[in-house]
Amino acid sequence: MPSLDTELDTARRIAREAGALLLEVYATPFSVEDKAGGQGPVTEADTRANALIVEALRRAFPGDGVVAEESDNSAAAGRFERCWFVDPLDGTQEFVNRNGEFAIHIGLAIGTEAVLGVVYRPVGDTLYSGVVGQGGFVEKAGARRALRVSDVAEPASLRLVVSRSHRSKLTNQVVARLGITREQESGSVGVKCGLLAESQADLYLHVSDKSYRWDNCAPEAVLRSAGGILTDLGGTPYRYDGSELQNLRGLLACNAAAFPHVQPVVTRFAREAGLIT
Ligand SMILES: Nc1ncnc2c1ncn2[C@@H]1O[C@H](COP(=O)(O)O)[C@@H](OP(=O)(O)O)[C@H]1O
Ligand SMILES: [Mg+2]
Repeated sequence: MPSLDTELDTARRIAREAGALLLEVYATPFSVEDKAGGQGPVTEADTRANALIVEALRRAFPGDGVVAEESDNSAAAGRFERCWFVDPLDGTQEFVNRNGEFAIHIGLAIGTEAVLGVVYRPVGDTLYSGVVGQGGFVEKAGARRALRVSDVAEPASLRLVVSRSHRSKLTNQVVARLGITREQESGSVGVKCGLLAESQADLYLHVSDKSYRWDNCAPEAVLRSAGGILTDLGGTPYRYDGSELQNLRGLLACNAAAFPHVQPVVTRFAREAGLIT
């Protein structure tokens, strides 16, 4: 793996700039619209942060592809060896609900793999960043700590984190089968993977076909830099080569120690529910 120091510094700087923009809008009585196709709410914060991040990435890395949630992505993916995946505001529902659980995702994929990720949560000023194989860090209000997932392997001892706004029946079934008793809710795929990467949670399930690669690219890189694993509900890693943008088979994020115990159970329930074949 080549050094990605420039990419990491640039993505971190852009994420902080976009974070300031999100907070500016957050402080106003912004209006909310519904996206076409039942894709949830969208605000001027989503579109303005999208424009800021895409323009800054294109300027810094003109040879790279950029796929972003609020952009027209029909031409971008699949044509570049290196491609950025951007979610300018992950957890828009939480932004609208004003509970602070939203984040900016800037991830870089090389070939088929997510390799670098920045997840920035502006409320609380928490920045997760990492490069797969080279480690990651969390910075909160000036203090910096290395990321490392937990080593809890016993399924009944796992701390689950799930969506605040998109809970599913299948998650309840897995929780009952594994005997999980500790769980917390949080908005944003990136914030949830960040909690795993800093060992504040051990397992995260997203049971729907309604997320996209910009939801998981940066979170996956951060999580893997901390020793964690992110796959579809069948236990297969997603590819970031542009052949598919929608995460049709849900998300399973876990520490490495528990993954072999959890994945077969999750996969069985997901198969029975028809979410995967
Ligand atoms: N009905 C639904 N069920 C599950 N996930 C959904 C959904 N609608 C949207 N999502 C996806 O889940 C992401 C994070 O959700 P959560 O915060 O609940 O974990 C959302 O990101 P965006 O907020 O960027 O659209 C969106 O991609
Ligand atoms: Mg999102």
